[in-house]
Amino acid sequence: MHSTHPIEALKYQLDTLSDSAKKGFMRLSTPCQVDNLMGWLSVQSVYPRLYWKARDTNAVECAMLGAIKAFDSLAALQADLAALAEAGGQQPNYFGGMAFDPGMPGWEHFPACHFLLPRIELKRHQGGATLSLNLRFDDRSSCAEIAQAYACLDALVAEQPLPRLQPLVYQREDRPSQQEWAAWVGQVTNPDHLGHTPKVVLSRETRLTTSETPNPWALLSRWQAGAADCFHFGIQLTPHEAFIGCPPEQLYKRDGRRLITEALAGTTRRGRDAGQDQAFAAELLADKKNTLENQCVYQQILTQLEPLSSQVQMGEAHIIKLRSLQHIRRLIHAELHHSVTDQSLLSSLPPTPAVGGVPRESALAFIRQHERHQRGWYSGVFGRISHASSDLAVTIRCAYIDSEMIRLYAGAGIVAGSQADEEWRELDTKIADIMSLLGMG
Ligand SMILES: C=C(O[C@H]1C=CC=C(C(=O)O)[C@@H]1O)C(=O)O
Ligand SMILES: [Mg+2]
Repeated sequence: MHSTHPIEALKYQLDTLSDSAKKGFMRLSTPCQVDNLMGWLSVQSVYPRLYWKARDTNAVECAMLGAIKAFDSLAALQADLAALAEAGGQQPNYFGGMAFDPGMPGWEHFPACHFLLPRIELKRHQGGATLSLNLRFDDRSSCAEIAQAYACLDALVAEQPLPRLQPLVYQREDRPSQQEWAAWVGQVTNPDHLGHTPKVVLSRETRLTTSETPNPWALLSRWQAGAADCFHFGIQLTPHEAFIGCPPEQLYKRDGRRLITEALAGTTRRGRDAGQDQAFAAELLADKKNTLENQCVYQQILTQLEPLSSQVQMGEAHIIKLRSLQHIRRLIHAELHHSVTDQSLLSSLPPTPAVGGVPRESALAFIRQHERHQRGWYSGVFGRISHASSDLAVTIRCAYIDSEMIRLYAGAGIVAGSQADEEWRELDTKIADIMSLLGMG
């Protein structure tokens, strides 16, 4: 990015703000040029650093820096959003996420719920790129706010090319081991257990210990290039930790009162050629175990949406094809009741049975009792929330990277008919994309 021009333009707008404009939330924007948003993000010294691109074709790509305000509860976030909406004027986007299980200890610097209103937003859309400076005047002195905004603009540096990814030399350790996994699958598929808990999504943490972990933005940039029909996200709350991923699963997308969600569960590999690929897809759609995995998800989503919405409609089961995998998906549309907020949706929908199980509480009890790795934000939520619309992904197909280790996560829905070794192979296929990137120069 040519940093001087747009930054000077924003400073000028800041200098010439009238006192009467200094209220509520305000976004100052200027066009700019940028080559690679992650190359820009990766060289900044301001934290937190966030990246978000929704799954839709032509989705706006967003890189965010700094936080004007942060929220560690959905209630606090919703209160802020409602207060600004009530006041009228420009409305902000909040970005952030949630852990899989707020009732369990998570990753050290990742609160159970954390959304923020960023100080800087760099967006790339079809027409070009825009650099924005966000300001907030209602709950602080305007002098202090302007001084902080200036300091943040002064700290911005010009984009640089991302470092090359080097082939990684690492030691791999899976938690649980394949043997423990087989024992858990045996317990979940025991008819007595299935009688009260038809589905549990069990997960594995794959730890890759290495002398130097890769630049997370260089990794995400390569990963997203092969993950077209996925969400792309990254978050660094502190300098030495990053959580990145390319999830294919939408928690929900809300446009006003209109809601779209989906049941994504049931998995097979891609074929060697088009014929085999189609054969695998047809087998998947006809397969009893995989159909049951998907059915558990949509039934629970439909039940949860019932008190929140009207005109709930579900589409046909179809296949989505990713780089290494195919999944069964059903889209669900609903019209939300007027009282329903993002807080209500986020208190009700996650964790969906694509990552938790059915019934939720007994599946969670099994997971809490058996899984010894911390899921943290894996199989949680990440995305964007605003008054007008929201877009959130379920954080699967992700990596948590610190200075010593890359942790990869994968889960598989265990239902009647699940075989331990097949489900173990499904875990490996789910991390195949990122493993191939780590093995490449
Ligand atoms: C829990 C994960 O995937 C879920 C989403 C799609 C298919 C799934 C399955 O077939 O088991 C899982 O429910 C994961 O990738 O970590
Ligand atoms: Mg499965």
